[in-house]
Amino acid sequence: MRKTVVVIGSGAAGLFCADGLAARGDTDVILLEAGPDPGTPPPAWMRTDLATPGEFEWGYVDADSGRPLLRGRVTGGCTSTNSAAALRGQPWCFDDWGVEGWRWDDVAPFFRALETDVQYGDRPWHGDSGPIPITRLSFGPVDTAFAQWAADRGHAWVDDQNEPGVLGVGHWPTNTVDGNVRYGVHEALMPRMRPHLRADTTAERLLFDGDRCVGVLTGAGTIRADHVVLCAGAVESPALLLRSGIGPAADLAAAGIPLVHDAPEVGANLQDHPWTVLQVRAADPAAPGRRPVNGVLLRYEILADDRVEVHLYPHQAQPYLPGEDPAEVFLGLGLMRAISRGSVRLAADGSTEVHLNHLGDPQDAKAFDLLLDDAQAALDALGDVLVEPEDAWWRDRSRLSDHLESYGHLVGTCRMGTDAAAVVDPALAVRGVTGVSIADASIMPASPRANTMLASMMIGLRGAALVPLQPEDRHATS
Ligand SMILES: Cc1cc2nc3c(=O)[nH]c(=O)nc-3n(C[C@H](O)[C@H](O)[C@H](O)COP(=O)(O)OP(=O)(O)OC[C@H]3O[C@@H](n4cnc5c(N)ncnc54)[C@H](O)[C@@H]3O)c2cc1C
Repeated sequence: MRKTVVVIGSGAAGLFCADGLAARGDTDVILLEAGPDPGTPPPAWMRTDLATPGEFEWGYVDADSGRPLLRGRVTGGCTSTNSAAALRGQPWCFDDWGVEGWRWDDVAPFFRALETDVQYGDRPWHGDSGPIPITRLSFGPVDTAFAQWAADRGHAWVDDQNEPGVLGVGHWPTNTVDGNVRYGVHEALMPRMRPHLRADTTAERLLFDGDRCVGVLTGAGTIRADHVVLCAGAVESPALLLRSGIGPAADLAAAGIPLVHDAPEVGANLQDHPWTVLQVRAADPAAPGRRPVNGVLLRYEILADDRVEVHLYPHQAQPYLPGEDPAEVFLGLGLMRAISRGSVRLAADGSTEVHLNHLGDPQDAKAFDLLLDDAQAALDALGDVLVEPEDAWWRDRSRLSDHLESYGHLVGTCRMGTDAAAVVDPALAVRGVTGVSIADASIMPASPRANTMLASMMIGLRGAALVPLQPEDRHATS
């Protein structure tokens, strides 16, 4: 008998998961997306970085700092609003998860399957026939000067930043085509997934008969389902579980939500990569020209004992936002291995509250301080290329908290593991109930030391094969 599976969320993971489930052939797949479908071909804003109109955002803020927290609310999710940096984590990121079946050797085939690497598709660690194109963009003068500075500091030159285990300076890998046009899951998979899509349809909560999930309540009514897969991302997947009665019992009682299953870690363990930008100017406004986004990336371990990896790179807005000053450049700084943990909770009014807790741990604060030292050293050495403003905030470190932002890499809020406290088991089944899986960034036990889109796609692709659809399949209970 055919089964109905509802996939909630059409982002990096959701589109790969829904596509894989539909390909299994024995299943009717319904793909719910809270945001709109801008269509094919995508509109101009969707083809470029930094240009997302506000109506395609969820409008979250970090509850602690009050700063905006960008999350795409549109087909493609955050991949339709992000910077198209297509970097994998290091092998040890996945090995350190310590979850059987999710070590690097297990997940590497899925990273290969999702991509076509334009330059290095013939190398054994790459794919040459997947739906996401990966390419490296050419250097402009600022990139070249920055790469030379990094080499002078002793950093290795890296041809392919996605070669397992490499560290050093080299071209950013990007999921772009035609020089600098974003090509993510919307572009790659929406054309064939459109018949399954219900756009502008927000899942409000899951419906249960005892401990079995039987469907989804949406703003447009109830959808019955044999199985539901949450791919709503690291903020909305835990929020949906909480609204559905799966979460810390005391919190749910306080919010007046009937308990389905006491799961203390739902919404806990939030990780992100703290990020800031140093706003400088190109000494020669013509120098950066129409340089593509993120031409050069330096990644290295700033606290080697703990493999605390960081990103340092110049970035330029002008090619993507035609109205911007072409001389405007920033230096991006990302802490790619943070210890601090935040959370996703329900506020008293039932809305979703995100606490990032960036640099909450002293080790993270120390690493970021060292990173600012290195960024300052770069600016000092590149003075004939990049000009600092007179009132550069980063010369007074006490001002960092006003400039600390999210790199956009939220993960961990529905942690996968084999222990009883884990929210999902290694087959992605939500523990303590049946009929619900999660396949998105929220299941990562720890963030990879890289931008998180490719890892999220990997989870979606992998999840499609793991979701149990046979009548006798019973998900693990606690
Ligand atoms: C500003 C920004 C820049 C970034 N830049 C990069 C980058 O350059 N490179 C990189 O690798 N990573 C980047 N990331 C991170 C990357 O995009 C995410 O890690 C990845 O998209 C997460 O995938 P996901 O499927 O878990 O969630 P998403 O891609 O966020 O998808 C979740 C989807 O679910 C939908 N949804 C949520 N709740 C509901 C609901 N209740 N009902 C129906 N639908 C719902 C959302 O609207 C969304 O479409 C960036 C993120 C941001 C925010």
